[in-house]
Amino acid sequence: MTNPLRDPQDRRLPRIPEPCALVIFGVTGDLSRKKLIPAVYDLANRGLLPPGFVVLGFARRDWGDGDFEELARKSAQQHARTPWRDEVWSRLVGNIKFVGGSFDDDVAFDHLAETLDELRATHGIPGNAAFYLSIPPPAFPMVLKQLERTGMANNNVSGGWRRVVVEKPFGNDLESAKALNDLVDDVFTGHDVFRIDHYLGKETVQNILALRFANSLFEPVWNSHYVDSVQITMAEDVGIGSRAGFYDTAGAARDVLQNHLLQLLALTAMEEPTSFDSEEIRTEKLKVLRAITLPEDLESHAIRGQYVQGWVAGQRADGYHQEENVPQDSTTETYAAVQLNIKNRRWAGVPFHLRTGKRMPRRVTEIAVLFKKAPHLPFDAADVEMLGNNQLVIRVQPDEGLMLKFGSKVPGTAMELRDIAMDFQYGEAFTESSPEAYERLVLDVLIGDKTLFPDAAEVEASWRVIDPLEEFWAGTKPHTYRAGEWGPRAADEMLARTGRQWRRA
Ligand SMILES: NC(=O)C1=CN([C@@H]2O[C@H](COP(=O)(O)OP(=O)(O)OC[C@H]3O[C@@H](n4cnc5c(N)ncnc54)[C@H](OP(=O)(O)O)[C@@H]3O)[C@@H](O)[C@H]2O)C=CC1
Ligand SMILES: O=C1O[C@H](COP(=O)(O)O)[C@@H](O)[C@H](O)[C@H]1O
Repeated sequence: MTNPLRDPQDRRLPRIPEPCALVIFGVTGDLSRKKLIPAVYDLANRGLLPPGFVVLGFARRDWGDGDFEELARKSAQQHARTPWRDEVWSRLVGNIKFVGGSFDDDVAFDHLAETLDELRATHGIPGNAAFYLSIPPPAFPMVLKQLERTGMANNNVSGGWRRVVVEKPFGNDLESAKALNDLVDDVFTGHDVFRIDHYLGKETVQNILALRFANSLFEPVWNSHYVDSVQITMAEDVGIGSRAGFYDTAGAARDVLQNHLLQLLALTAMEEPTSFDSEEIRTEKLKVLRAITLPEDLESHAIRGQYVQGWVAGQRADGYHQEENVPQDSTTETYAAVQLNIKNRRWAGVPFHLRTGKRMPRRVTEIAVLFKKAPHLPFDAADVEMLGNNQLVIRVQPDEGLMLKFGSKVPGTAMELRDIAMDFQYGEAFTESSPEAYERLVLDVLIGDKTLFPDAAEVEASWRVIDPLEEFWAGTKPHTYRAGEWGPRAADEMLARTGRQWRRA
């Protein structure tokens, strides 16, 4: 399996997929317009798509290819990361096709299968196709069954590879995730199933492994002897937008804690893999996910909140109950903070504090490793007071980079101490631009590289962490916080009880 990190020779070579088709279900939706179509354009712009590459959009519209081309052009112009180039677009536009229909429409799926077959002849695609399920999660089973019924999922029938990309959330608890895993592995072969967690496609997230395992500096102190605690924050300033239908049935824990935040935790806490082979990395992540335990006293260690009206960045912001299509009595959380423990020798006794929220003061995702204070400090008590914990902060977004915080002498005649920060910023250190997460992940799907995709066991291990939390919260009301605040007071108290506080992210 191709892996750019495994062989330095590989890394320098552009990875170009074999001729293939990308079929996007739900192509008119938010994700497709903002991320997937722009990702395809960016790949084309960077010369990373094979000759004869085709995008087939499927949605319930009475549309021809021209209407779809128009939607695709607008999405690429609005959301692509690379500059607009007419020549790139005119190459791509000849290879954009549309099939209209609903997911329960057999005729439409038969037509889709025929279209794929025809493309083999017209575009020289040897039966290779990836099916991207950018659709509401309840529709996953129906579309999978249609792919099975029509034979589109079958490698042998098509004579090329057939892959499926399943968006998150993968199930809404352990039981439903298992059922979906069974179904998807039944329709496709396990090897051809790509479960998306787009955080793994972010450059800074991939850098966690480089930081930890390409250096000798950090690993010796990366354990309970030196680390006091780890804080993982994913804060968003936005609300739920027009996604109430999905969000109100999910909430913050199912939406992002189960996937993005636990994956960040796994990469931060895992042991060194024996190689950068995708299986080896996933084995190590899985060991961590399975070693996670929840504190017994969930009342004090699992806090959820819901925003009420407030101000974000100087703008008045509605409360969750005022958002479009949210029921007035909704008790869905838009904020969650939990303490997790990891039962292994490296991390015993080190709390991992995870928090996420919508309508927080600003958008920031970071992993902060907070080190224990030195066992002895030969300075005046007043000076020592000025020092916090040493911190290593991996800034996932925005302002991607790393920050190391440590104590230093203030210039002058006295031994006065103060915390200072050493900053590394991607934008300053590298001239290369990072691909957007979905660009990287779509390319990996077309190449067949599964390194950045969680497997069934990881998904299930993550639900084993979330299910007891959901059970504990069921029937309770979330705490409230004002839009523009860093979550409810109870989340601050959770840390304050042990003399800690949330880092000002
Ligand atoms: N949007 C985001 O930021 C993120 C989304 N995701 C996941 O991606 C997936 C898609 O999300 P998103 O794009 O936001 O969802 P949207 O609701 O915006 O889009 C859903 C798409 O599915 C189509 N669709 C729905 N029902 C049917 C049906 N019965 N037959 C045919 N087409 C149908 C819709 O078509 P129509 O226009 O006709 O309704 C639309 O194209 C979800 O699994 C979501 O959880 C994951 C991370 C982030
Ligand atoms: O998966 C999701 O992620 C987005 C945030 O993604 P980011 O890359 O902008 O950090 C979040 O808004 C959404 O609720 C969730 O489904």
